[in-house]
Amino acid sequence: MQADTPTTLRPGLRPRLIVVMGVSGTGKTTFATALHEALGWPWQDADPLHSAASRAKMAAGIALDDQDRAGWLTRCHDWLARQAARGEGGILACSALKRRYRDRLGLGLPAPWQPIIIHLCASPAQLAERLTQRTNHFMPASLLPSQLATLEPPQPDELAWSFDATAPVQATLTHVLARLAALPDTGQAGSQPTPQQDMAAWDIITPAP
Ligand SMILES: Nc1ncnc2c1ncn2[C@@H]1O[C@H](COP(=O)(O)OP(=O)(O)O)[C@@H](O)[C@H]1O
Ligand SMILES: O=C(O)[C@H](O)[C@@H](O)[C@H](O)[C@H](O)COP(=O)(O)O
Repeated sequence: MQADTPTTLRPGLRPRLIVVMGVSGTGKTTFATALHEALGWPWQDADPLHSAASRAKMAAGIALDDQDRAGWLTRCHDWLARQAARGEGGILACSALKRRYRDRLGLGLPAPWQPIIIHLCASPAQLAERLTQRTNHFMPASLLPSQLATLEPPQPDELAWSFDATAPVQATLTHVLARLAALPDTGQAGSQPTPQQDMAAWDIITPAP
């Protein structure tokens, strides 16, 4: 989609790393693409970074475990690290279901490049409906319960914003761009944005359409 983003927001935004997280079907790919189109920062879907064996496992309806995800998280981390080293910023659409997975993604990155987490949330019923309708994807709807059971939502000390994944993409995009513009500049080494900014970790933002 082509995002209708006020161009005035872009010059003030220094490149950052963003991880769009959530269980299958929350709209990570959709939203990461929209962010990429609005900001111009490169984006990467984490799905192709899974091993062929992991993709086959999920396609067969078997949930991944920590061991399956270890190499994948390393590849996701390495993509983020590369984008930081290039100074380009980057947007990663990655389920990042557990706290330690998200910590792995940011491991060793300098403070100004610690990823901002955008967590997309929806009810199990809404997600089940979406996944049942999505036909061109290896991930079966039958894995939704295990995804939800594995999910550890962001905690207060994480730099994370949670959004209602059923809000229109454009509304969430506008909200996220405004939040990014309001972040303190963390260009100097040692300074870091405040986790959660002005909200509790469990607050879910529902942007007005
Ligand atoms: N904000 C939204 N409102 C309605 N449908 C959406 C929204 N975001 C994504 N979708 C739809 O939900 C389905 C899953 O989206 P997708 O981006 O593939 O999710 P994920 O990458 O998290 O699995 C797709 O059919 C997509 O078009
Ligand atoms: O760690 C996992 O179990 C996977 O990353 C999983 O969370 C992800 O959902 C699938 O890769 C399907 O991809 P979509 O999230 O795009 O449906």
